[in-house]
Amino acid sequence: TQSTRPQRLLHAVQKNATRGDPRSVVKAIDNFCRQKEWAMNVGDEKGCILDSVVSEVNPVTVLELGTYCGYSTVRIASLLPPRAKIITLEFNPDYAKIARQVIAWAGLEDKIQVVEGPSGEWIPKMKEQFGVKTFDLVFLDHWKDRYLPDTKLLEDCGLLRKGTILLADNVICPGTPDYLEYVRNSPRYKSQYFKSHLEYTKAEDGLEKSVFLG
Ligand SMILES: Cn1ncc2cc([C@H](O)c3cccc(CNC(=O)c4cc(-c5ccc(F)cc5)cc(O)c4O)c3)ccc21
Ligand SMILES: [Mg+2]
Repeated sequence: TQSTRPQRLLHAVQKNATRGDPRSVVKAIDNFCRQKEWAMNVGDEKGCILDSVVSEVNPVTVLELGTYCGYSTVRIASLLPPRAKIITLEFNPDYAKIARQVIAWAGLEDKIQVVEGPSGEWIPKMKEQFGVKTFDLVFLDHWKDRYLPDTKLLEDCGLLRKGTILLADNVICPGTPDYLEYVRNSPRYKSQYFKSHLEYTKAEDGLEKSVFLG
């Protein structure tokens, strides 16, 4: 039977990356997507912006919405301090299956918890199920029409604290207009746009970094 793109991406990691070396996993995926098949990873250009935000925040508890094949999960986890953890939500079981194997190849299983299911159902359970108090950093990269409702849900569930950073992918392409309008006009956020390009292309895209003011 025909393999899927995530399966081919995983094989490229297993063929070209060194086990236990997260940066080689990131490089193998970027080379595969640049040379063989485009895939919706945050990519290396926006990935460098992601790296700088993660390094600046030095988060202990991270939430990622939208795991896909685990590219940004590995990128973030490789920069986390020893006891820090990332919870990543993926509703598509096939993506989750591939992501777990990419994460294992990088040797980052101890820092990453892949949770299968939709964000809308899992966000309200974060405290009771995973003992989360509040998140230090949230990376939004799932369905673009879920960024705003899930941000409001995170607020309502008391999962954001003064200073929590929300970092959103694709605010230009495919675009998240209602989310942008909200974080840029709400008195509860201080927002900043990092102009970049859509992964592996010349099209404009960017990341929006928003600080929750409480
Ligand atoms: C509710 N819930 N909870 C967890 C959860 C997890 C998922 C999946 O991980 C999933 C599946 C399919 C699509 C996405 C969103 N990503 C995108 O749609 C995207 C598109 C493009 C692009 C840009 C230009 C194009 F021409 C085509 C695609 C570039 C990008 O970087 C993207 O992130 C995420 C979905 C809903 C979920
Ligand atoms: Mg994206």
